[in-house]
Amino acid sequence: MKKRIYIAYTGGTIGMKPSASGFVPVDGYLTETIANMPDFFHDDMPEFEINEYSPLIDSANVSPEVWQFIAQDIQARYDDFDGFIVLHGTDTMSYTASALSFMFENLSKPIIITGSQIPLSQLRTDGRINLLNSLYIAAHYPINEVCLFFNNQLFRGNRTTKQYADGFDAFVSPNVAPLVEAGIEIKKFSKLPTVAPTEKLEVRSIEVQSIAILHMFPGLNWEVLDNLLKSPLQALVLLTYGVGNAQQDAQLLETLKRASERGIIIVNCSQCLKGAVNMQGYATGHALSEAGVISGGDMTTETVIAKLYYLLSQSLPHAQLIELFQTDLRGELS
Ligand SMILES: NC(=O)C[C@H](N)C(=O)O
Repeated sequence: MKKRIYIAYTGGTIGMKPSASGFVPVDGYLTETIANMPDFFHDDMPEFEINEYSPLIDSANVSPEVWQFIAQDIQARYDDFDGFIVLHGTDTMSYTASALSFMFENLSKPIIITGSQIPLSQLRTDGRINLLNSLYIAAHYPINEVCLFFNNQLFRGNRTTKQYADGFDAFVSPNVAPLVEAGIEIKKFSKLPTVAPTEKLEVRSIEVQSIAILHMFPGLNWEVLDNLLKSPLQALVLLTYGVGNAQQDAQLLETLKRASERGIIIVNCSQCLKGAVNMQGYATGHALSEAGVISGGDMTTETVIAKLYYLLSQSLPHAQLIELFQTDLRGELS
């Protein structure tokens, strides 16, 4: 029996068409392009159904409402398919992969997000290989988590970040090895989490929350932070140096302390791509933890944002939220 895969097509370059103002998503174009590519109907391929969203969007326009729509769409068809593919633009693909990973609890089927840097209809497209492999892996490797497939690698979705604006190896998973590599053979790198959970699938909702990111740099004027904290913020992510260090400045530390006492969650995330925050490593990091700042560990910035959205949407008591934020929920934190 052939496996059945559901494709939720949200937009992105993969289905775009060249126009006078650059690539644009066009209704029906991707479905028509696939219908004319015999590889997708090879005997070894699973059956698939494409649901083209309306409107198709460039992923720069993705929002928590879109995540909610995708999650509910997959949930409604969960029992009818063996696996799910989300066709998505690359620009915010890691945010969506992270958000979906938190929204789906007790997942027993694969959800693979993919897209391309060149549209599927173009000669040198990477979309063909990305979508073919995603379909094949979703059908033959029932990995029960939200993954991202790009340039012959399958990653844990919430560990990825877009690293290359215009290269084919657009994604990297800096702190966790890829789950699978599609070479001459499909190579499994880690013990794949294919054990189905005993509990029933739950889909948690995510609503828009008031979150800001502040990227530290030498000479940053603290008035900028003061003004940011005057807005109705629920969480602030500090992008700090190295293992989580920031200027040891009395004004900064006092401002952060007052904000965290007011209930604003302040997260320490490193500007470095690889490695983890350790606020006990240097006095400059320790001072932040004394001011109430919590560690983002080795989570990507995309995952920190998605996890904050997710936890803030669950109406949890403040202390529980802080504890869950620093707990590994979906393999996002070492
Ligand atoms: N390669 C891509 O898909 C980029 C596009 N701007 C998007 O994110 O929708």
